[in-house]
Amino acid sequence: MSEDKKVMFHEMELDDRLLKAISQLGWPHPTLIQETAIPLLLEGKDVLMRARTGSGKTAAFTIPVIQKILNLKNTSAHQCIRALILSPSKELCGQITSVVGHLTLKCAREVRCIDISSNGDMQIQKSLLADKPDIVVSTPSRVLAHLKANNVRLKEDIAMLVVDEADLVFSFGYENEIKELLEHLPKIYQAVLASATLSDDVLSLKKIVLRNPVTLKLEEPELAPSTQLQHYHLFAEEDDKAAILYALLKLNLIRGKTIIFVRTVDRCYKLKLYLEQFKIGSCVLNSELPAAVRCMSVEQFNRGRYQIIVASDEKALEEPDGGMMLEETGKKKQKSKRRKDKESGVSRGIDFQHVSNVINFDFPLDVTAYVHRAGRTARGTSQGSVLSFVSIREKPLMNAVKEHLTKCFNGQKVLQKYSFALDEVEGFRYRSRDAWRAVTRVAVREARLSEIRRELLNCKRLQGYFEENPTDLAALKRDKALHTVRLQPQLAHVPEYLLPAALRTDGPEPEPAAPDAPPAKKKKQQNFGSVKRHKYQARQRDPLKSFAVKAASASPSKT
Ligand SMILES: Nc1ncnc2c1ncn2[C@@H]1O[C@H](COP(=O)(O)OP(=O)(O)OP(=O)(O)O)[C@@H](O)[C@H]1O
Repeated sequence: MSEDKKVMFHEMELDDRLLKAISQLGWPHPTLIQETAIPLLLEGKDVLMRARTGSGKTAAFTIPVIQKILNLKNTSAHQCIRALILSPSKELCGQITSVVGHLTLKCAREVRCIDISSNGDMQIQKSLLADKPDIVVSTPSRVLAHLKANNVRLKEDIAMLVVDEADLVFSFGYENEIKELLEHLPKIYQAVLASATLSDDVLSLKKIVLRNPVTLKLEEPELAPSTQLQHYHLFAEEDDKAAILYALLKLNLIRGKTIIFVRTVDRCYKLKLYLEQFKIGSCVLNSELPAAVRCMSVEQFNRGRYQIIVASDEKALEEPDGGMMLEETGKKKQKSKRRKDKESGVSRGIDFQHVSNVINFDFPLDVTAYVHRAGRTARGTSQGSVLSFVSIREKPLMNAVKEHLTKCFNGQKVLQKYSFALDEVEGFRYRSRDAWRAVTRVAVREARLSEIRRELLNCKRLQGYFEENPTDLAALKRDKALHTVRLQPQLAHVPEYLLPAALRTDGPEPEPAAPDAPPAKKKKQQNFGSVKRHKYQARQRDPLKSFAVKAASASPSKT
């Protein structure tokens, strides 16, 4: 569809209540995939939609699902489950349910949606299903468990089936569940597959689920264009990575919500404990945390309680829906398949909202992982930056990413070098080294243990056990960490002498700016106190575009 002929939501024959909800979400116009898929789905076509991560696929299928239910309700008063939306993990199911919730804000009585993906009580879910909500969101295994237990029947009424993150369905081991599930559906229904890639798995799923589908493979790069998403890299070894991160955060040169990616679960806690020493708060996200905690971390981050989330995309060893699938089916083979899955990082498909920066503290292990990490920012129509720290050992990985991005964007060199004069912030480096070393392996292990302990204490299922065994509860509560990292309140403050010369109140005049640095506003800056001044300076610039502590020595340069 051409740019000049952009279709607007109000031209799509959508119900007024839906249009009002969309306008409340602040979406000015449909994204490309929405513009293309919504009319086809409203026409009743089966659709396979492939569009890049963050391009708005969830609304591309939920808007027509809601609209079709509203249409059906105009012609029939029969209450039944009309749409089944499947997704491979609880987090993703929760996310879809939340989007449906926002879109049905003005018609919540007419269109009811429930999410049964959690491992909650089957009996409670059975009674919720007996109320015949219009939309059911679930993992394949959970809905199949209800079908097998005769808690629900879908044979007569289902009008739409959606499989989101279709490229993950097989790798999460759901192939047989999907096949079995289809036998519980009516002969005729409309089906949609949504995916960020067109892998072999998606093509196999397409054969099983769709009939005469329209395949929407949008001719767009897999990441947002460079006008929306900027990519930077800087070379640094371990100790320096930590010092640079500390300096960037403390000097407010990184602004807005930030996801910091590391390679392992241990490093998640290491970085969290490191930042904590400077009073920089963060929450963690990794595959070791139970799904409910992961959902809570993402929610707290999305609601703004934390500005920083430290995430590891180390492969999960548990099942995406909390091991339930294996308990139910006992299929060892599927478990090993899941373990080998390359793309099952916990952040995959998660809609972290309003993320301004992704920082690759550890460089991702392959191009696909880079794309998934980068796709957590610049979602929808927002702006974002990716800054990757690259050690010598990681350089070949970076070169592969660089080549890939250049190819994706027709020869445009999108991965730019981000120069940083670490010498200018020597004081930061000195403090950082001590703080980094203070986070010993024992401290990391205890942070992990304390997370598990907290989970046990909060676990509803264990409440009965603790009531019967109060001594165990007391022991668990007493069992405090022995080797925590010693917090030094003075580290939270950045004294004047640590600031780069150009940012000090009594510092020398900045040297002439580099050709591509923004013009300095000298007079205004001289009136600020030091802290206020460097904050002001930081706000003047896009940090990842123009970090210039000492303009001449530290300005970004294109490679
Ligand atoms: N029309 C729109 N205008 C502006 N923002 C939008 C629009 N549609 C969706 N968004 C926003 O874009 C973000 C990404 O949407 P969504 O999660 O549906 O992407 P996705 O394509 O499913 O990504 P992934 O493949 O990673 O799951 C969300 O925060 C959503 O609120």
